[in-house]
Amino acid sequence: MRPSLSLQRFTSSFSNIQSASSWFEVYAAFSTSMILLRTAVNDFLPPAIRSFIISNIKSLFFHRPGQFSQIISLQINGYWEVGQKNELYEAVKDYMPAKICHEYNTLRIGKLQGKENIAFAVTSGQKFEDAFEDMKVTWTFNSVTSQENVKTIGNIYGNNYEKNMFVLSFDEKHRDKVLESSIPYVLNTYKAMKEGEKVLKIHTRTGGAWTPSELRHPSTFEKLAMDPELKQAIIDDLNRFLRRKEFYKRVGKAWKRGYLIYGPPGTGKSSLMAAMVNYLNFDVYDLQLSHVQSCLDLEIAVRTTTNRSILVIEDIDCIEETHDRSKLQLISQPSYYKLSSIGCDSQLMSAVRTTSNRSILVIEDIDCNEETQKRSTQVEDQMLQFSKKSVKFTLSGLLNYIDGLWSSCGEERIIIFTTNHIDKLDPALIRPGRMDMHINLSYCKAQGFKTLASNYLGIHGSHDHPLVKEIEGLLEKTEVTPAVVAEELMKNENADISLGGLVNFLKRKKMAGEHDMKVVGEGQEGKGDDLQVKEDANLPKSKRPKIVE
Ligand SMILES: Nc1ncnc2c1ncn2[C@@H]1O[C@H](COP(=O)(O)OP(=O)(O)OP(=O)(O)O)[C@@H](O)[C@H]1O
Repeated sequence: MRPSLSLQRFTSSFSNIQSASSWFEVYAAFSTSMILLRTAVNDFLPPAIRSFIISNIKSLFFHRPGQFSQIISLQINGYWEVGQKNELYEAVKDYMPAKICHEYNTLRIGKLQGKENIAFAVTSGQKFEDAFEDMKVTWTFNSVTSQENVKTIGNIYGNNYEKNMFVLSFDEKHRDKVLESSIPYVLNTYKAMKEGEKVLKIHTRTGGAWTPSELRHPSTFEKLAMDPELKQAIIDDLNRFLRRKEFYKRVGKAWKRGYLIYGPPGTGKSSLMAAMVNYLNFDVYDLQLSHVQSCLDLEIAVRTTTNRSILVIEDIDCIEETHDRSKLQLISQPSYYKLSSIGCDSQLMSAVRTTSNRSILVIEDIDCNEETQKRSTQVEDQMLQFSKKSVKFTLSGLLNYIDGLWSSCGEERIIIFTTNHIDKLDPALIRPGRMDMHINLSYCKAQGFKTLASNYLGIHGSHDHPLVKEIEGLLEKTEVTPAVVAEELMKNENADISLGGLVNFLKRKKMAGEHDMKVVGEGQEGKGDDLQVKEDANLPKSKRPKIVE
């Protein structure tokens, strides 16, 4: 085959350069031209245009379809700064193995305590190609082992955790897309995964810190025996609250909601609370006011709760600070103590110690001698110390944190107060606007009984059992809590026996009620003891005797 014309010319020109000196001349001329060209480019072209031309020439020679032109690497560490976990790291940590667990040969695998599913984790140096729409990115997991890195990173964060990191690499041209859509996508996927597997937690306060434990309360709105309209109103209120993030922002209100649930013991306050918790899927912080040491303690307790949580304060009437002050003064007048002669220091201390709360200490003729004056200062100090111990927190502290402090810390918060005695509470605590919704739970009536009969015996109305109608009639004339009805229904699995027992119980209760009314009419105090049902609503739940038959 004959070579082409151009190739013939090219080879003939090269055949003219025969000696080494000729080769050197060609090289010298080429180098000089290149130096001149470079100087001209540097002198006359602005840097931006220069780098544009260079990057285009580079991509002309080095770009291959499907390969990156310039790689960007984002480093995602476990901690952002000291003690501040990087949520993006957590997200990638869960997102990545979930995506690749079916494709990879090497994965760490385990079962975590309290979790139902098997956990996967990637091993160090592992790469994972991922695709978002039309772009490709690479995730790499690095567990830092070199002594140098361990030293620097470990020293900064003081935690081994930080030695691990993910690196996300992608083509420079995808920079905006990665930051605006891929990373939010990973975060959203992680949130959805967490919601799906979330085990609710109840936090209780011990030793000045919240301690979490698992919360598995079976109560749901469907299982609650209460007025159907009220139930629906609560569900609607919760739904409205959840979807109104933008609304709260627009009107400048903190995204929070307060509920006051009140009613006699056994009407389902705790059950309603648990139903709300399960409905919202929020963690619970159970605050026992009687354990709170001071206003500061209260503030810390509230500040250390998380977003999307419910702060629960049960039996709020059980602490004096929440009581109606006007009523308090009527029932407890302060006591007076008179300290006339002060002997030695220990006498002074024991005298002050043995005074009670809400008392007035009188020291007469304080100016009579120097010693007494000195002692009176000691008395003041002692009193101050003891009063500091006895004053835990004030009602104003409580109200402040409901309105101000609590509002300003975090979002999507709910607070629930419960009480058996709404009449005992300070009006300031229950005035309109303080709590967003007041929920009154009352005795079991026909509608409530329908739910309980369905829950406990699988009976759905009067067509299922002849005694249902009679029971509904009796309930309208007696005051029985859902807790008591539920107890009766649990006594036997046989519906005839169980419902028969409930009928007898309600008849006895009705008769006893009529008898009490008669006795009271004759000027004596009525006795509920005939009923063999004792409910002392004045005692806190823990101290109340169990309802007995
Ligand atoms: N409205 C209700 N619907 C369904 N079950 C209820 C209801 N009220 C009470 N019960 C049953 O009675 C038990 C006690 O109820 P719960 O503790 O919710 O009442 P409470 O009003 O919170 O009582 P307390 O004031 O004594 O704390 C529950 O475990 C539940 O089985």
